[in-house]
Amino acid sequence: MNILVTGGAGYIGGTVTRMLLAAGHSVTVLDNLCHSKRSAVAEGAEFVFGDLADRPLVEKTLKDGRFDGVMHFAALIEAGESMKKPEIYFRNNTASTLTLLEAMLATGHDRLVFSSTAACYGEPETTPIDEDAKLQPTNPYGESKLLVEHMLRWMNLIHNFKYASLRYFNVAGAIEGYGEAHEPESHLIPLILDVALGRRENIKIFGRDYPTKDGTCIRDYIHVRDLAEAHLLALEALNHNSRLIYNLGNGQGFTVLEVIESVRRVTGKPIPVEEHERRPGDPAVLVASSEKIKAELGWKPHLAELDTIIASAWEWHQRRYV
Ligand SMILES: NC(=O)c1ccc[n+]([C@@H]2O[C@H](COP(=O)([O-])OP(=O)(O)OC[C@H]3O[C@@H](n4cnc5c(N)ncnc54)[C@H](O)[C@@H]3O)[C@@H](O)[C@H]2O)c1
Ligand SMILES: O=c1ccn([C@@H]2O[C@H](COP(=O)(O)OP(=O)(O)O[C@H]3O[C@H](CO)[C@@H](O)[C@H](O)[C@H]3O)[C@@H](O)[C@H]2O)c(=O)[nH]1
Repeated sequence: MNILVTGGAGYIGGTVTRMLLAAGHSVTVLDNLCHSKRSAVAEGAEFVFGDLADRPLVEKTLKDGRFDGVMHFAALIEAGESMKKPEIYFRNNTASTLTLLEAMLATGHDRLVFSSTAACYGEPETTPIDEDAKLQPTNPYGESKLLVEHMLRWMNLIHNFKYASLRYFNVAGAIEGYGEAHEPESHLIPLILDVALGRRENIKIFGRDYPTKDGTCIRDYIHVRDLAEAHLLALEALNHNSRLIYNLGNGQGFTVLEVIESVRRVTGKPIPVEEHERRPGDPAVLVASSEKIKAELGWKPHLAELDTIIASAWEWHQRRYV
């Protein structure tokens, strides 16, 4: 297949691009490099430097490529930042995605895999969260993605636009030669690994007063390789389904302190911590039920253990600064 990957210079889009290429597909990456580098684009992928908001460029790219599907990763991704600058999230994640959808409709492209998020759920009423849970984001980032889900639903109903919305929980780990290096970094695991490498003094713990077993937030970490595999399955499934919505996580929650403890075990380093106030917008607990995608598409995580996920991130992290 010939696939357009938006945000393909980023962490997850770059991983999926490499896995698509390895499986024999052709990939064009569209990225404005606002949070990544040209050197992160996979060898073997075509690269178009540009912004999703640039309708003529997006339309030309689609016309030239005649793609079998679009995988849409490009977005701003920090829930914490979105509590300070909501407008840039609605502009970049919601409005620019509408531009992409318009360009797809105008050029006869009707298959999209969308990077949605656990942040669409907000503070859950029951755990683990399944796809029918209430959608009540606690931050503008989650809302900016939920608005895209609403647009997609109407595009499907009215234009028979086919889409898979994948609601990722916390993605971590690395494949060979490619891992998490957000620019700048705000994510828990790579920041702790920076402490293990001596590049940061300590890890800040955002909040010790959550209603959890040790007072820190609980998240469900999924290996980026398992997540990437779900994208290939979802795109194929759009051959016989027009609307798919799936959670992607491992169904097990870990507190921030448990993640730090896992990094200590894996790296053998002490990892000093510093306690801070809560980061506004963070839900206390986000744990997925991924039973639906397992039952319907046969998806299965192969790297579900937290220590395994962190070991793969550590393996890559030690080489990334060399
Ligand atoms: N990392 C996670 O744990 C996680 C969890 C849930 C959902 N997601 C979603 O997955 C997707 C990828 O996340 P990631 O961790 O790889 O982030 P990332 O920042 O590494 O990648 C995003 C890429 O999109 C590009 N981009 C942003 N806005 C753009 C625009 N307007 N035009 C063109 N390119 C643009 C950036 O330059 C970057 O290369 C995002 O949509 C994010 O919301 C990520
Ligand atoms: O220096 C840090 C960084 C994070 N945290 C905490 O660690 C947890 C995980 O935080 P982070 O790694 O920043 O991820 P999330 O805020 O949970 O968001 C990620 O996971 C979401 C899905 O759950 C995605 O939608 C987002 O794009 C992605 O950034 C949260 O409780 C944070 O408060 C800290 O205590 N200290």
